[in-house]
Amino acid sequence: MGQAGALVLFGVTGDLARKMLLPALYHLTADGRLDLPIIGVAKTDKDLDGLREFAREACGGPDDAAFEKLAGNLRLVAGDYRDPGTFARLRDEAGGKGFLVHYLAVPPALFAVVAEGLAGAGLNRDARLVVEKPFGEDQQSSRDLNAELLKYFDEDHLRRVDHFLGKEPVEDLMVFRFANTLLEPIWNRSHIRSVQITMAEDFDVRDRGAFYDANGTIRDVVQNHLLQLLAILAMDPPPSTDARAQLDEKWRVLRAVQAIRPADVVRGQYAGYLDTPGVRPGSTTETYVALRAYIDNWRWAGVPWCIRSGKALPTTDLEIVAELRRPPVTMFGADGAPDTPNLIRFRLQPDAGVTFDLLAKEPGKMHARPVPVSVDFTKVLGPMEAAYERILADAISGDPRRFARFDLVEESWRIVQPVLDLPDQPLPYEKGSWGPAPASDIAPDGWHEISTTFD
Ligand SMILES: NC(=O)C1=CN([C@@H]2O[C@H](COP(=O)(O)OP(=O)(O)OC[C@H]3O[C@@H](n4cnc5c(N)ncnc54)[C@H](OP(=O)(O)O)[C@@H]3O)[C@@H](O)[C@H]2O)C=CC1
Ligand SMILES: O=C1O[C@H](COP(=O)(O)O)[C@@H](O)[C@H](O)[C@H]1O
Repeated sequence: MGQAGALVLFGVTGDLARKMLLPALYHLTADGRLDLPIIGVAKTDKDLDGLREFAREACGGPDDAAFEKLAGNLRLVAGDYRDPGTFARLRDEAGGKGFLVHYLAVPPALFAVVAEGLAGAGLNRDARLVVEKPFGEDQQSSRDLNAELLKYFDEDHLRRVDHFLGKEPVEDLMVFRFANTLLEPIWNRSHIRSVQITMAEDFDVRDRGAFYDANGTIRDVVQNHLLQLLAILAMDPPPSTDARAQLDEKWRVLRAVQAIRPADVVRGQYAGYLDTPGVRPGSTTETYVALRAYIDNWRWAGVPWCIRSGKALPTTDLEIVAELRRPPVTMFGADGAPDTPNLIRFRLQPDAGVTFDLLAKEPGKMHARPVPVSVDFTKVLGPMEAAYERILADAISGDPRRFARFDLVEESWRIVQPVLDLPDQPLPYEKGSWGPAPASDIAPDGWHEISTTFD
């Protein structure tokens, strides 16, 4: 697929580079997995020393051989992406370095501009283009963007980042499902009553007001990250581990997901959001969403897949709870109450693992009470790699499996399209709460409490 001779990092002075990409490049260098020229391209008035200092601060101020190696590999081409001169200078800098990986950590409106500039300088030959999210803002604009990028880079040389696909706990879902045989016989509508996916964040939109206000929760995390999780959880077993087989199965299941109906959505906006710099007066952008999706296939027909996510919630957690159907006869309910259902919890963040909520006899009584049976993967198996390290390593090596294929992106936009830009004002909720009260009606009998810790 073309191992890179150099990484060209557009947006090297931006927020994502500072928070994620430069630290990931540092860790890859420290692990001995990265040693190649990294050419930063940005409008910046920094010089190369200034960029190295920026990178050092981004990496937490290290003063070691790994950072010196990374800093020694850094180059800078300063200039505007709308200026062909920038790409001419980039060509001079990149000349003779072999296959190029262009990583676009730039505002999405500039994805096509940069691709065109690269092509204008002949830098789309022997090269791969990696674009950050969001990929479009609805189904049509994603198609337009894709068509624009395909003018300059063919599909084999195009990568669309969804950093959730780089998370080890997300891959754990696939391994847990398909390496263990205990789940498969019950992993269908006959045994599963509902699946609940919660991505909660205890912080608000911080200094990303303008970005967030143009997007909202559905575009920011549901269309991409959370529908990718749904696809991994709901898909049929792929016939092999090759990237294409996995992507094909994910596409098949997304094709079967019904477009979401406005009646199956509750949107919220936390108190104080409208005072955030960059947020439009009277904005109807949601900072919280709870929704219900249905999959029209034999495995999942009639099972609600409930997804909720929001900013300024009580905790930062990513957890999936599959609720099993109750036994047909209640034998051990306390005071005649029905047995609580078995739950399978896939826990992705902050700690990765799995918990089965089983029922056991309450000592001294003849009724059952739920007991958690857990495995903390990090404790048992050791630490996991950071998502952006894997994304960058794959961008450089060319492995496509941790990127979003366009047909999946397109299906995801189709699924959320009817609930983008709903005109009504989202329901207010207090910061630190679990969102607006009517959101509890989205899940059958309300949302299960999420686990938060393994203790
Ligand atoms: N920030 C985040 O937490 C996340 C961001 N993303 C995605 O990553 C991408 C980048 O986001 P982010 O880092 O926040 O954006 P920023 O606005 O912080 O950074 C943009 C970068 O692009 C450069 N740039 C912008 N316009 C031009 C231009 N016309 N010519 C030359 N350089 C230009 C800037 O250079 P200079 O600084 O010199 O102006 C800067 O390096 C986006 O697609 C975003 O959606 C994805 C997930 C999370
Ligand atoms: O893409 C995004 O993801 C982050 C959450 O990612 P994580 O890896 O930190 O869990 C989210 O906060 C942000 O709004 C969104 O743009």
